[in-house]
Amino acid sequence: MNKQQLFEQIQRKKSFLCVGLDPVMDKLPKHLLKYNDPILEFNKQLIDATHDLCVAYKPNTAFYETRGVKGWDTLVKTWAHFPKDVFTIADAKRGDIGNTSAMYAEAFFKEESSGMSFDSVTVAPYMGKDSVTPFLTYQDKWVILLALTSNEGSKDFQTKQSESEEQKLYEQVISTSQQWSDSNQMMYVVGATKPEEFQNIRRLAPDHFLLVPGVGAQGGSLSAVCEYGLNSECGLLVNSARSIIYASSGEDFAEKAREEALALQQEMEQILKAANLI
Ligand SMILES: O=C(O)c1cc(=O)[nH]c(=O)n1[C@@H]1O[C@H](COP(=O)(O)O)[C@@H](O)[C@H]1O
Repeated sequence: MNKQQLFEQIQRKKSFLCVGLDPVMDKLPKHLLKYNDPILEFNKQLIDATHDLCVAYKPNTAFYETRGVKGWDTLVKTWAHFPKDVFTIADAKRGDIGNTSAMYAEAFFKEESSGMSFDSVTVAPYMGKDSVTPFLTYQDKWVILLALTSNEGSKDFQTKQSESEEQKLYEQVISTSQQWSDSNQMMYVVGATKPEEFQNIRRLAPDHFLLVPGVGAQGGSLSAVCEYGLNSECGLLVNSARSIIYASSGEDFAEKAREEALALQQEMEQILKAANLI
């Protein structure tokens, strides 16, 4: 999906919600345990209940890899269940020397090889240009580069600035990576827990989409993110996982997940209207 198509989906659905699919076996509703693949059933019912309210899904691969071959199979089958009109994010946080990154890119982008073709993959910038560019060789596929993450440890490196540098490390990531590709193929991860940084980030990357996790369980505020985060094509994908997928642990889990997603979608609709984007 390209940038214009993504913005069209946002306008059509009046939503910039990304639902995180991070399933843990112990937290699944008990009635799903009778299925051959309970996590796949969980994901399918969540997708069926929310796909008209969100524009993206983001399975974090850790939640699948932990179950070995079975988990990877669940990920492939979950990918196959995504409707065609949603933007899909493999949250794998990859990045390695060039020839290895090329294999990671093939794993997430090339259906003939792996059975999956996500629209995007999250990539760590630490190893630099040649670790990122192999992901950029696929048309209409995106790199979502970690810039300023939502966790406490983001201050250990990302907000550090050495005396000889004009920018903090995360600012350098945003500035330097714009030499590798543009806003048609690259997004940045910026945590919702850092709303005070959005004005600065928009100064560095006015046109890019930002993937913003941290609304919901991590306490980030949607309105605070949008104050400076929105741009003329919306420019935001706001992710929420636990607050939606675990809204209920009973038989009504999909219904309750829909209610949570609907509440966020309705707030997003108001924000998009106020910004004259719909
Ligand atoms: O890349 C991410 O999606 C990500 C970056 C970040 O800075 N913080 C962050 O929580 N995430 C992911 O967002 C998901 C957490 O969503 P919640 O359950 O809503 O907190 C997990 O998959 C995290 O790996």
